[in-house]
Amino acid sequence: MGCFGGVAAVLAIGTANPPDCFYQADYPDFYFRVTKTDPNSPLKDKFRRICEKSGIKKRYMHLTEDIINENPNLIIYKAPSFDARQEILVTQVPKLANEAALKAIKEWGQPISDITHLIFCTSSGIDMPAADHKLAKLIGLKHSVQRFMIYQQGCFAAGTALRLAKDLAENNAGARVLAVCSENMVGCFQPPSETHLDVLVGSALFSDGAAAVIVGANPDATVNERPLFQIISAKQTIIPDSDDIIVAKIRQMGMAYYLSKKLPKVIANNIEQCLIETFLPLGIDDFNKLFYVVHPGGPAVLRQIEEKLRLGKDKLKASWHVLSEYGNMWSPSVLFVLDEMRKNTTEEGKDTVTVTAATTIPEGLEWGVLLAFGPGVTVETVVLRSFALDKA
Ligand SMILES: CC(=O)CC(=O)SCCNC(=O)CCNC(=O)[C@H](O)C(C)(C)COP(=O)(O)OP(=O)(O)OC[C@H]1O[C@@H](n2cnc3c(N)ncnc32)[C@H](O)[C@@H]1OP(=O)(O)O
Repeated sequence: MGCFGGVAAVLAIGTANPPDCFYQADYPDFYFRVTKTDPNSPLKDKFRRICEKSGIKKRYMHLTEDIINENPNLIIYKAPSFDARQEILVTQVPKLANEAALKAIKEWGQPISDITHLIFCTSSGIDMPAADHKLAKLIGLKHSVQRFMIYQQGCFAAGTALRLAKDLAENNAGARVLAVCSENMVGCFQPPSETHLDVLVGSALFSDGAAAVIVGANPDATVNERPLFQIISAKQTIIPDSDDIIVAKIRQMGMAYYLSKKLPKVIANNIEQCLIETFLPLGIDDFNKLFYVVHPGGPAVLRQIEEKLRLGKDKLKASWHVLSEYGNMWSPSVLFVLDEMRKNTTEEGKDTVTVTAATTIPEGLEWGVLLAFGPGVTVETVVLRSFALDKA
């Protein structure tokens, strides 16, 4: 399967969501009804305002009214409910991961036995053997697959997974890495609370999803392996003095999360430095010359990044689209954006890119960046190169 020493590339992408779709316009009524909260409370107006400003049209979630009714402690703030949440998460998180992984494997088109490494990321539930072990069994991966479980890293975990996948693919001849992120909001669902307003923000933004990629170096054209994006470099940074900006505590009440109002500014104010450190050595100082795959954390985060980097209109189009159609799914979100980016380029490419140039070049741009951020505040900066056919 190819020689040793090539640059790792994403070879396929798959995504999945639970079947139940929640329209944002209806969600305030749903949320206050199922949590049995006073519909005349001023909290409901505040929640409606947040939903209206969320940039989200619809989201998908496993947590239905029936499940809430079966687990009454889920709607009592601070009531012990950890066991009930765990029971759901340890089954549903690998299940959705399996759906996404099978789609990625189908697109990749190679035998499942060719997968040598598995990376699994989730912040939804925790168990032993872990979700990676369950997923390996569901897919039918060989027993010698080399597994890595990345728990509780929040929304930046897909960047961590790509960073690790790159190292594995470039340093193990013939490696084919399946990296999967899967999240389910049963772990953090809380009723509205006067004393914990962060819950209103999360309840308006968060949703379930899973995404999988296959990563490998030296794609084998003889079996139709096709690189989508090369992973040129990947690095992680902690933003100084930002420990309290995104915090999540696993407690008997499930996950209690805290989102500072400073979050969008703290991220935006530090992104430019990450880009300067990453791209100046590559000779790129005009950040409008990059394509962007940014975690859709919330509309204020995307807006502030656009402003701070002085990005042209539509540079973050793929992130805004994923936010609108799926919400903030934590770790898989940024891989949904990557999937959206390559779908756009394939479609737009029909009109704008000639056959001899790459059909996967987004906006006709060769260099791009994937930015994922989460607790820490931690930023993962992954440099991507769109793959021209003539580079194959
Ligand atoms: C999980 C991970 O690891 C990584 C993550 O992705 S964490 C999630 C990251 N995202 C966020 O924290 C959300 C960032 N914020 C936003 O996108 C937007 O501010 C928002 C959608 C919440 C509101 O939109 P906006 O355009 O800023 O409207 P704005 O009028 O300022 O705020 C609406 C209301 O939300 C409230 N609000 C905003 N941020 C808040 C916060 N962090 N906590 C509590 N309330 C908040 C405001 O006080 C305001 O309340 P009133 O209407 O009563 O005045």
